[in-house]
Amino acid sequence: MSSFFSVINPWSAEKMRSVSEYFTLLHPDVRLRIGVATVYANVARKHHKLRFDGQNLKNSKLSLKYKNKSVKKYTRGKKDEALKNIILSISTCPDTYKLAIAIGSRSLLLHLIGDYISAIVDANRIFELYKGPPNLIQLLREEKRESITLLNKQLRDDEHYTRKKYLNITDPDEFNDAMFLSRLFYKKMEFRTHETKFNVDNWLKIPEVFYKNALLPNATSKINISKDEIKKRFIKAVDNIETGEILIVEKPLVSALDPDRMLTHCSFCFVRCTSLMPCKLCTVALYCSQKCYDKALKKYHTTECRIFQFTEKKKLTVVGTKLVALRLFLICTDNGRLLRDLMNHEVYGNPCSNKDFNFDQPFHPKDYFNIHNMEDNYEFLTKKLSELEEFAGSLLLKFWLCSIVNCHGVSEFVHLPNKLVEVQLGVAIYPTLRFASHSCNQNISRFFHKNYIVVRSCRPIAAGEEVFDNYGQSYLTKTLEERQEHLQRNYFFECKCAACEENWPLVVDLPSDFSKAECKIPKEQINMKQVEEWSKKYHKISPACSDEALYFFYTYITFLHKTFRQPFKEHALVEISMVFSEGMRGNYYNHKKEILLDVKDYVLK
Ligand SMILES: C[S@@+](CC[C@H](N)C(=O)[O-])C[C@H]1O[C@@H](n2cnc3c(N)ncnc32)[C@H](O)[C@@H]1O
Repeated sequence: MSSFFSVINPWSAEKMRSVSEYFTLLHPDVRLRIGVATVYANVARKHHKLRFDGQNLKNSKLSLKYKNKSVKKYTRGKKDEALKNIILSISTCPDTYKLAIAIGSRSLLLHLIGDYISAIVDANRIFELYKGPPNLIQLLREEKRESITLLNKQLRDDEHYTRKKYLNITDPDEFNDAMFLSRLFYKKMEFRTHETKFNVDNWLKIPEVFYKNALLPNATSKINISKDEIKKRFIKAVDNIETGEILIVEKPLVSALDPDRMLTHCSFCFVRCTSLMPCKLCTVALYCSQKCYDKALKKYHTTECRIFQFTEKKKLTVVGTKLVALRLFLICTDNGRLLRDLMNHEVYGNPCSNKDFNFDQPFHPKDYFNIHNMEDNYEFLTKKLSELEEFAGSLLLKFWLCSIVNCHGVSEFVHLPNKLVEVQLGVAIYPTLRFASHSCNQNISRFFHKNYIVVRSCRPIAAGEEVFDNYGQSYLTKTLEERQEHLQRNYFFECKCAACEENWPLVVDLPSDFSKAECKIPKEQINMKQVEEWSKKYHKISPACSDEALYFFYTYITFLHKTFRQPFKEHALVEISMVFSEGMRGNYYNHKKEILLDVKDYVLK
């Protein structure tokens, strides 16, 4: 521990009389991170000598217990519990033969509960990946045939499934896509009462940036990265941006699924999936397909597995931003292999060295530069380090600080029988969006496709204006004091947006009378009749998420912003409807209640 403390010494110098005194004052979270860093330092030291037989985190007895529990739950009619337990049995199973039986059992269970695509995915896995007993294989062949017949019928019955492409698919990975699609459109969408036209393709495709940026590959050419003394780097509009324009579309540099989503979503791409496959070595990660498993292994999971073995024994949970930090570390060091090279690097050998981007050159989202230069808000890791584990510890610590400052929450929309909820799935760092500063009255909206992010303008942004994200502190729902306190504590800045400087009221208290609204143009130029008509139309159609409704929201918001000053209730309400509508179009998941694992949690919220 003592060698590790030398890493934090420069930071604590003014604040503490002795390291131990300071340590007792640390927030438990901070202590944990120091623990994780120390653990990693140990792992780094032993990395090449570490013996790992691949079975340590699996447990035969536990797996069998979950399997029996699954059967019991199913016979009592508790399908969701049955499914949860069979997935737990699969993730803890050490033996490939028994694993084949567990996956085969899940296939039969999925068939019984009507999730045919997932049932076929599992059956295919038994035929191709895991070799189970011949009688199980025979049973699965019959079940697969029946699943295909029933699935085709199900798809034919559904008005959205006229496309042959998703019928009679045999490849497991292709099936995973189809599975996602079929779930999206499984039932009719009752809440879409105002829809006139529905275009499946628009809903499924990840939108693209229209005006390609030659320097920022994931962004529109209408923005760039600028710099100033206070905020350092930030995003600026260099051209006029209309409401609803796509500004950024990108996949995460790195992401971490919440532990309570592990049994329902892919650890790598965050897709919701009932036929998850286990990692061969650990019980912590499950994947929707071999492709995602391979990508995770290549990026970080090869070494992460060994670290989980270590941290589990020490009862340390590495989740959220800490897991993001660990994964950044593993990505940058190629699963730890390049650690020594990195340590000896002229610039990056010091985690706090500050070589910045040249924004006149194309920006490469995957470049190590992009990771190393993330804002961390601490400048205490300036000491030149001499030992590999100290270096590993400080690098890990640096990335953890970066993760806190740069992570975005990732979510999906879930349609429950009578309501729609947004569910948090995990956290991720997005290489371009992470440059955006905060405003309590942000001018962009974010939504997700799996863990891809799509960023749009939510009002007109003029050339020269800054593009503002929101770090979870909107003036609509939080008071000035709450916002300032949160931003200061977590991001170390004082927000100077108009909502803060003028102390705007919360959404419930916003003024709503058009005749008293402050105008941006001479009053006599405003067609108040038109305003009334649009306002009426808005209140009649919202909530809605058809192309027409969204287009109307965009038009109306543009009009409101060009005509009336904020703060005003109509701006806020229409913006909320627009964001909801975009989110719904972007990532819609409709549950069949009986196969939803954690439906009760959502209903209670
Ligand atoms: C996600 S980073 C944004 C990009 C960062 N400015 C950079 O240079 O990489 C978040 C950090 O940016 C700074 N920041 C963000 N919004 C700000 C604001 N409105 N005023 C001052 N600083 C801000 C704070 O230091 C914050 O911790």
